[in-house]
Amino acid sequence: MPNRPGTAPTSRRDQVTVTAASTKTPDTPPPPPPATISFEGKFGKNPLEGAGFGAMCRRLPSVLAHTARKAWAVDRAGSVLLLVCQVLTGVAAAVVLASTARAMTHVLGGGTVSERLHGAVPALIMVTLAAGAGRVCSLLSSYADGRITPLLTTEADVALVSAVLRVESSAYGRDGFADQQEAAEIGVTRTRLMVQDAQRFMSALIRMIAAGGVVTALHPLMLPVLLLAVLPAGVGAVLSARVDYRTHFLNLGDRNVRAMMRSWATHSRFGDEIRANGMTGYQIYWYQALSDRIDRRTLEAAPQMLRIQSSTSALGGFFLMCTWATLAGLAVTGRIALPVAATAVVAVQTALAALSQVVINGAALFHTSLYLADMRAFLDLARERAPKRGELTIPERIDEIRIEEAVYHYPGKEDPAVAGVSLTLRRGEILAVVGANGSGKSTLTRLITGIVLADKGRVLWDGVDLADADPDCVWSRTSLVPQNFACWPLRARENITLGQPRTQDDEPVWDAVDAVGMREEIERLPRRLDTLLARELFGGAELSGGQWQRLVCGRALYRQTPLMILDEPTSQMDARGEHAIFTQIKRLAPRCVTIVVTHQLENTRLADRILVMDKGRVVEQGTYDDLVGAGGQFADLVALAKDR
Ligand SMILES: Nc1ncnc2c1ncn2[C@@H]1O[C@H](COP(=O)(O)OP(=O)(O)OP(=O)(O)O)[C@@H](O)[C@H]1O
Repeated sequence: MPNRPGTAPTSRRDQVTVTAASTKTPDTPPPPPPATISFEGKFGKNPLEGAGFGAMCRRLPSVLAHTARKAWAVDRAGSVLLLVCQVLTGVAAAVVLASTARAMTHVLGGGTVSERLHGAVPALIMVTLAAGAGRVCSLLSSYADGRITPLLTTEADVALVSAVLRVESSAYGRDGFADQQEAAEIGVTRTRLMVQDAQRFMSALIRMIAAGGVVTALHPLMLPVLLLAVLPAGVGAVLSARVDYRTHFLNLGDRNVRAMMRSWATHSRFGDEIRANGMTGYQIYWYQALSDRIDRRTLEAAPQMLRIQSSTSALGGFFLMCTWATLAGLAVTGRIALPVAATAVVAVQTALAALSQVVINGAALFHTSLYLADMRAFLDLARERAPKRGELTIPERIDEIRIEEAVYHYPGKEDPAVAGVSLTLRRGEILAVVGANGSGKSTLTRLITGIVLADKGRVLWDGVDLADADPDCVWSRTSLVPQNFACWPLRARENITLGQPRTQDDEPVWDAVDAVGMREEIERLPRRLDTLLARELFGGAELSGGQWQRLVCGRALYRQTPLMILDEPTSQMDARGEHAIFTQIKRLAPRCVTIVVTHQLENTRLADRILVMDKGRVVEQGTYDDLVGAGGQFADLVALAKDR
């Protein structure tokens, strides 16, 4: 039984971790179980819903064609090799069977034993050669698969990462986007099975056609009986694939949130927060509880699988008996000669093995195709969500940024984060934005940089509406120090240039390092600018929180763009660091539009204008002295800051 919020967890493991996590008083409530997340029916559609056996079989040709197209695109020589080997494997199988029939005719025919064996030798040599050739072809097929599959997997992986990086930022907030991304991630890992499944299916199909041809040539009644014998196994494999995929579909949401939590919980950066807040027990309990829930769904599917497999195996066994009985009947009633009957036994065995492989690999291919369909659906979604803006370019120098009645709603939110802001910013001006948490300061900066586009109103850079401008061009003209910045596991140099060097030498990089007072620290690193800034990686080094923040400000100074936005840029810095940053902001100000979002009201003194925001609106604006004198919200905040 799943635990409901507010009820005590019931499993033995839950009880152990609950005790470990909360032993303060008998009244302490138990930790709540992880929230239930349902992917199905809400944001995604299970492609198996309503799909019958026939629909699944009809899907196979398109999956094979898709696989062939993809393989051809990444490795033509490998694809040709694979195809040739497949055909040769089938030819070899047919030659083996035909030669076996000829050998049998001699072995079971008239004459002395020596004469009969002698007569059979050429056919037996043919059997050996054809079997050897078949084996070599099969090895070469595996080699071709080994060449194609890594390329296909990488291609799918890169396509997914690029698609996510290229969507409009607002897409991340859309319901179901993260779940569909998780489903697509599984599609990427399944890509490695795509060629293997297709190759095995095709090779079994070709062997089956060869063996089926020989069996039919021996007696036309044998083929339908044979088909009946393997059909139940095919139905069983497809039904099992459906059950398995359904379980996967139900678990998608939970697996997504578990993966997110896992990466946070096990990242060394957050280790202190977890330990010093006594969260270790809860983290383990939470992870275990969510894993148990996922396992429970998986286990629920096991009896269904057993039922499907046992009933289809029993039916298959019954039909197989019928096959052998038919063969025996044909031989006993003299409708086929004894050597033919003996050949038929070998042919039936081969055809049966090939048929089973066809249905099993066909079901596997179908199964893989479900995951690949998820991946394709996500790539389509990402394509739909890619920026569809104009292609206007922005000049390297900007004199004016104008915001006209801009309104922005986050998806799913009732109230706008920015509710009709109009503003004009000029080159050389420093604007400070202040206001309560959640008043819309960061969202306003996102609108100004065009990271999100206004739902209503416009943002114009020197008269160019950002909705009509090429976003890459806009973002090549911006530098942003975000509130929550990433500490990239890259070398110190790339952490400043972000992989976009301005010159061949390091001079501008060192200038940025000097500007934020980090030279001494970088020179002390084992490989100076070449040091990898990731303590977890061998040879890597780590910076303190404030040093990271200085480096991130160094990035913005390095870029030298006509718009510079700093969102709480000095929140972790010591006084010297803060002083260095604001000195640099003032130095660079004449060349650009500068926006500083801050809660440190003293820092707003350097601004030419201060904007006070409340509930998405600008409620006051002016210089520091004007606003303090006006006795409004800003003056209240300044008074509060001094009242310690
Ligand atoms: N990615 C997001 N998705 C949905 N809502 C968001 C998102 N980011 C912000 N919001 C909401 O938009 C509103 C404005 O947030 P914003 O981050 O702009 O405020 P802020 O003034 O910068 O706050 P703070 O001082 O805490 O940084 C808030 O109500 C917030 O909950």
